[in-house]
Amino acid sequence: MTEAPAFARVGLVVNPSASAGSAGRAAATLGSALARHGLTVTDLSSRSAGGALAHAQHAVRDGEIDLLVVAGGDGMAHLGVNACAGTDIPLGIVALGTGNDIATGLGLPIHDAAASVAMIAGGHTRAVDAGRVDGGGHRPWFGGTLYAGFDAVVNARANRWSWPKGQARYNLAVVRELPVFSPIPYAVTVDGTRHDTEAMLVIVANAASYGGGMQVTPEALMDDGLFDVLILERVGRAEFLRVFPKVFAGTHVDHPAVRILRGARVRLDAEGITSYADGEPFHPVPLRAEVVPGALRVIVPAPEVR
Ligand SMILES: Nc1ncnc2c1ncn2[C@@H]1O[C@H](COP(=O)(O)OP(=O)(O)OP(=O)(O)O)[C@@H](O)[C@H]1O
Repeated sequence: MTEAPAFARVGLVVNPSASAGSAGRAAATLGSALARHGLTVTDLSSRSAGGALAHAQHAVRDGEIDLLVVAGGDGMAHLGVNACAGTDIPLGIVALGTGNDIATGLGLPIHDAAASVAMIAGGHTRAVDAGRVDGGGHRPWFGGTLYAGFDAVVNARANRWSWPKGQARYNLAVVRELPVFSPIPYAVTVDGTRHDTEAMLVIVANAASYGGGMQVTPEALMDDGLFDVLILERVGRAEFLRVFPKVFAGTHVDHPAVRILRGARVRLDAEGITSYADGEPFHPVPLRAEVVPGALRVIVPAPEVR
């Protein structure tokens, strides 16, 4: 279902470092492009991601904006989800990052700022689910995937490097991490049913892909009120390297070590691991995650007239 409300006041958050800096250059003209459509744009960007999130959350909470627009990769979409989910303020995503899995899952323009601006000016919105984590203290949201295994360790390793840029950094991190990684004992409880396993990774997915196009949970839908929970059981290193490339096409799902469960509430128990979500360091494990159906309104392309 789409609708076309009018948004007058837009908060804009740009990540100057996304996609190795090229997003910063493309984003520089975004504010004026949105203003040309008659929107009043307030720049909520900051030198740090934390500062930008605080600006965005204040603007949403204080009713200063009618729409939040974020420009960058999944990290910026994640920031936008954490400012807008559970509120009435819609989120516009200008996908300019290295990984744009949330935007891809929503069918948004990728690396096309002009098409993104036209989409935002069109003002069509769609309600989608968001994941929310509760481990005590604050309760952060995620829009795409939460993961807490080999993939999280690889993500952490890649984040510590400034070179190489883009996907090559993650590929190198996989090669470095695999020889030293040991499978992790987990208890994964999905809608009350507990699965004890020793696994390479566990992914709690709202969206179908992560890591810049890996179709980890190819059948995950962002509006079905459910997570797809992928468990990759213990496999040897050589076998892992055989299975791993299959995620780009989503054909890994038939492998005997892959299990995909579905549910609205997931409890994840393991020791010594911090989860990542949407490419960002997220929440220590143990944690509980729930789907909040329709928690987020996102701007989407206008429906095609047939
Ligand atoms: N000023 C800033 N505003 C927002 N995010 C920032 C800022 N400076 C650094 N970051 C960080 O940039 C990282 C990457 O952001 P994003 O996902 O939008 O781009 P990306 O190009 O897809 O990422 P990457 O190059 O890491 O794959 C995030 O982890 C975020 O914390």
